[in-house]
Amino acid sequence: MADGAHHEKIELITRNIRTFPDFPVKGINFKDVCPILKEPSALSAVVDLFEEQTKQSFPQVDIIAGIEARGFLFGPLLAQRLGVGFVPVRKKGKLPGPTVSLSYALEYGVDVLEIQEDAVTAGQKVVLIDDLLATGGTMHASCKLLEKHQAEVLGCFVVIKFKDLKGEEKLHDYRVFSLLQC
Ligand SMILES: O=P(O)(O)OC[C@H]1O[C@H](OP(=O)(O)OP(=O)(O)O)[C@H](O)[C@@H]1O
Ligand SMILES: Nc1ncnc2[nH]cnc12
Repeated sequence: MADGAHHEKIELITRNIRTFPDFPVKGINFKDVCPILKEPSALSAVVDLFEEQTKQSFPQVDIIAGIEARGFLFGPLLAQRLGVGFVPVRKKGKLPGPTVSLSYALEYGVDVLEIQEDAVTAGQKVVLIDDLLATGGTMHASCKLLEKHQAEVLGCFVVIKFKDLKGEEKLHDYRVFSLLQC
């Protein structure tokens, strides 16, 4: 993609993200990606840029894994574009059948993530998708969960990365790509 087109897409995405101070608790500057979903050109821009990055860096990808809940908004669209499958990484108790779980720390709280036992097979190459990287706890736990299944994590994609929260440091073993940094 030409630099100009790339820049325009980033601008479009940036214009369609809202910030809500003190949500859901005081001190959190909540980044809301809902406007992206309301604006088809912005949603296409996200998927275009993720698709380009995947094709450039990880053409061997087998599966896209999306992290609940907002990784589900972008992950299936990317998977469909690439012609590969999508699997959900969910909060505890939502997935039927045998699952494997891992607990992790949030920017505000603690939670447990699960994946179905048959979601990936040994050796499959996975790209993980979420809307946002804050402390990196969610993404890190998701990587570890997939590795428990002997899947190989090729990379981690997010729309927004918080630079100050050092999520990328926690993910130093992984290749992280963010469309926007704030
Ligand atoms: O880098 P971290 O500090 O782990 O934070 C990032 C995670 O937090 C948010 O999800 P949240 O846990 O609020 O869940 P939701 O999308 O289901 O509302 C966000 O969508 C990421 O998944
Ligand atoms: N500041 C933030 N905005 C939106 N989602 C988040 N998840 C963790 N921190 C967040």
